[in-house]
Amino acid sequence: MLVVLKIGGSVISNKNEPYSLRADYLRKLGPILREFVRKGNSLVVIHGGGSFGHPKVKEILEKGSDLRREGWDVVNLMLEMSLRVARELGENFVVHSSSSIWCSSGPFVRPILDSLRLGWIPILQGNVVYPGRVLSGDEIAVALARELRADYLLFATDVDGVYDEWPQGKPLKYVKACEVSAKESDSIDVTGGMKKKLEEINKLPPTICARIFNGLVPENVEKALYGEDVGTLVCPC
Ligand SMILES: Nc1ncnc2c1ncn2[C@@H]1O[C@H](COP(=O)(O)OP(=O)(O)OP(=O)(O)O)[C@@H](O)[C@H]1O
Ligand SMILES: C=C(C)CCOP(=O)(O)O
Repeated sequence: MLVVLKIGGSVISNKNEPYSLRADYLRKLGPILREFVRKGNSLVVIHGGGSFGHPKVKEILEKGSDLRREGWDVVNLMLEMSLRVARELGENFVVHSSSSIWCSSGPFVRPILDSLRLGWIPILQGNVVYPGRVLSGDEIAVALARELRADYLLFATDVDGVYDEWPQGKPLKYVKACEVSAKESDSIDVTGGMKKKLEEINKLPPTICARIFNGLVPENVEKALYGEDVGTLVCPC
């Protein structure tokens, strides 16, 4: 079984407090992910910008600069975030730079496959890529799920799934990506929140669906990894 898991920045950091990593959460999550791989499965983890990437990009744009000039600062910050995430998750996790594997045609997957062959767990991150644009972890997750022919594509985020109406509605069990009108995130966010996730999921081939669920509860991540019904199953239209 090969699973691509995008862990939202809203899960591993507090998006309302700059540069805040949820270390305790990651220490609980590490053994769950490791055990999944120990059982003979393959796992690729992508994390979002959370309270690191999003405020940094906003700061650069608000002072009138742009990511062609100052994107390097975001790249290095996101790699620092990934290294901290990897350290808290523990053994076997290895950081790959999304900026280094992303080509104009999509991801160059060879280095990721090599890590998987060694039984390691690659970590990538939403980041700035050439020629100076923000590449969301959501886009990376969808592209990798397609390229690696993943069995499951999972999005752990800070809400119980896709709501029929945000915020006053309720989470849906199943939805087609083009049949619900999602909005952006309520926190500082430069990539488009749930709306962006659904747009990206809609680019999947018809054979792959994605699951969006509340990853703040580590047990939910475990359930989703083993194919249990948590959150919302989202299929392309
Ligand atoms: N219909 C909807 N259902 C659920 N959440 C929605 C909906 N519309 C908008 N949202 C917002 O989208 C947010 C989730 O997207 P967001 O991009 O913040 O998550 P993430 O991927 O976990 O974080 P990051 O972008 O930092 O990786 C929710 O917290 C909520 O504020
Ligand atoms: C803001 C940056 C640098 C990455 C955004 O990735 P996302 O949080 O997955 O959308």
